[in-house]
Amino acid sequence: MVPSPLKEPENLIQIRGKTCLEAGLATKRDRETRNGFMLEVIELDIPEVKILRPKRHGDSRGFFSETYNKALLSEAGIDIDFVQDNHAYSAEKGTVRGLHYQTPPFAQDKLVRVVRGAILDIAVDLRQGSPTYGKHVSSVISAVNGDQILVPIGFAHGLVTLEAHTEVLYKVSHYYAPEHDRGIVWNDPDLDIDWRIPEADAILSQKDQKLPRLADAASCFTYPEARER
Ligand SMILES: Cc1cn([C@H]2C[C@H](O)[C@@H](COP(=O)(O)OP(=O)(O)O[C@H]3O[C@@H](C)C(=O)[C@@H](O)[C@H]3O)O2)c(=O)[nH]c1=O
Repeated sequence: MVPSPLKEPENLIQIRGKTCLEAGLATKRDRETRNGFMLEVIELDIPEVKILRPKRHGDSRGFFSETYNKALLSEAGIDIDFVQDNHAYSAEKGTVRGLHYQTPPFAQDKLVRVVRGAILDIAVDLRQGSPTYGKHVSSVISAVNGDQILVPIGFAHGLVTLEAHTEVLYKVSHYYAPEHDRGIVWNDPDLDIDWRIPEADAILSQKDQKLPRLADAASCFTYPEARER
């Protein structure tokens, strides 16, 4: 079934913060768009983590959407040089991937979207000195709502699939560097993340089951400047 472009995003009430318009950041191209925004940018409770909501042009066939437009992101103050696209398919509902990050100088910004199914996406603040260190934000990202989540350098990233046969696409700003691949265990009690599934139902890779708790992980990001390039 083609997702309806007219349906309200499922996670609207979870999203807090200001849209570009409310923040007075509406761009020239935003204003020129007859039917509203080409791209809405919404800050979550940790404002460096953002929801990007590209416009869906609906018609009788379905919809058309620019899922990535470098100039529009730049106008919204997001200047990231993405170098790799990833595609992850999860067969089962309750598949947990995370919480992952790469250490500097291979740290990655991630721009995540879903083309089939749905996920709860999680970003954990790893920046030493940050007022929200160890805290997290989450948002439902789905094929239906078309939202994207920007998880910047300095955050661990994880997700749980809310439906079977979920496909996640994401852009990253640095190449995969397995020797710099790190993680925090998904169910670290200090993080207190509501994954929306019973712990016993979670499906994890062997690697992810053995990750350390945040308190035992070496810190490698500082606040406010987490990025290294
Ligand atoms: C992440 C990655 C993995 N791989 C390989 C390594 C391995 O053989 C296989 C599966 O890797 P992983 O188990 O690490 O895949 P996965 O658990 O899906 O890891 C991903 O999780 C999400 C939450 C992220 O944020 C990503 O950055 C990434 O860490 O794919 C690449 O070739 N390139 C890549 O960029």
